[in-house]
Amino acid sequence: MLFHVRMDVNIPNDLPPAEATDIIAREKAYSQELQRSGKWRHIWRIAGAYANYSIFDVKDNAELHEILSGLPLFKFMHIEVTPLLRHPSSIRDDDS
Ligand SMILES: O=C(O)CC1=CCC(=O)O1
Repeated sequence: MLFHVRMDVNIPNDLPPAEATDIIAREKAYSQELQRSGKWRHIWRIAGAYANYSIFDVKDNAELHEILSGLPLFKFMHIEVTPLLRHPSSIRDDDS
């Protein structure tokens, strides 16, 4: 199943800088491992915001929830999820 996900990050100003640096590094490693696995298909920065649009390709809602709630930045994020399905007018022969 494909999902469009918007993640807005809001790291509190009073978080110690070393802790913020560590969480951001772990977030990058976590994200890149999932990208290599094919489950995190796209990640795009939203211009002008500490936010991204991502596309996930996962088995079901439960797997998406497990992935998102495992994000090191999860507690500092607002996340919006939109389930996607193939459009009947799409000319692609796959869901790429
Ligand atoms: O910087 C972001 O948009 C938050 C984020 C999600 C995965 C990642 O590497 O950074």
